[in-house]
Amino acid sequence: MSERALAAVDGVTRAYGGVPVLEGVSLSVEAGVTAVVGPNGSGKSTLLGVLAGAVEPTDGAVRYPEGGPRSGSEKRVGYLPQRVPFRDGFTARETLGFYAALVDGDPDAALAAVGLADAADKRVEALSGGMRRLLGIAQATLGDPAVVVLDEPTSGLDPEMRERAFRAAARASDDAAVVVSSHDLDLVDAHADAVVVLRRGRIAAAGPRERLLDEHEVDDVDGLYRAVAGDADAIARGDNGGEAVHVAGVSDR
Ligand SMILES: Nc1ncnc2c1ncn2[C@@H]1O[C@H](COP(=O)(O)OP(=O)(O)OP(=O)(O)O)[C@@H](O)[C@H]1O
Repeated sequence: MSERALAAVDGVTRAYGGVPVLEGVSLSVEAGVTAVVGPNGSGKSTLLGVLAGAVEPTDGAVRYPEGGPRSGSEKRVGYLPQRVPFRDGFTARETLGFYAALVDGDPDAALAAVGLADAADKRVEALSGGMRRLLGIAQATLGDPAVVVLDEPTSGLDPEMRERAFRAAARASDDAAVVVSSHDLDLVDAHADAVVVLRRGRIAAAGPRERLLDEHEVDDVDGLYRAVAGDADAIARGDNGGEAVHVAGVSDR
């Protein structure tokens, strides 16, 4: 693991009912935006859950060199799961205020960072699905955690909101490792410093985005995805699968 890694998964396998959905995945992430892409069911949410400390690996481990999610009172890992169960009856500001009090964060700054300042006094049940997603991103980044894990932050958002969600993720990534799963390959292209392509629970490719595009002789992440996620032979050959893959962040741009 590199000295700059903020989180690392080592040889992680996760199985449900004896069926592995992640197999021998090793990865370390640094400051910057790391996008995890792959077909439906390839294990993205499971990997992000492991990174966030919310999913227990069946085998292997996740490590946080600067302290894990439960180290003292400081929040080290922020997590936006695929479904966020915000409680009805509270406004956006009150909702964030609850989390902010736990981690000494600023709810108004967090709302402004995702473009929700004008919606601060709206009750969460009155927010659109997209706005709830943005509120979830604000919640995950409260308290400036070193690792921010966002599971499909753009799902259900219109194009403008998608862009806004990725901008918010990028803004949080100066000192933090922001790990984002997404099917929006054009936004991944525009905002990700590093890319991880998962296929059938294994890493098909991982590394700084520019380097991967060069190595695979493709123009964009869509081309990379087609080259490695659509190529069954890549997995059969074990390209990167199971090996320790170091994912560099902004410092390698
Ligand atoms: N709690 C669970 N119990 C049983 N199987 C599960 C559970 N969570 C995930 N799986 C299975 O693990 C596999 C990977 O799921 P995961 O949600 O990690 O994939 P994904 O790449 O995030 O998919 P999507 O793009 O559709 O969100 C799927 O086959 C899924 O059905």
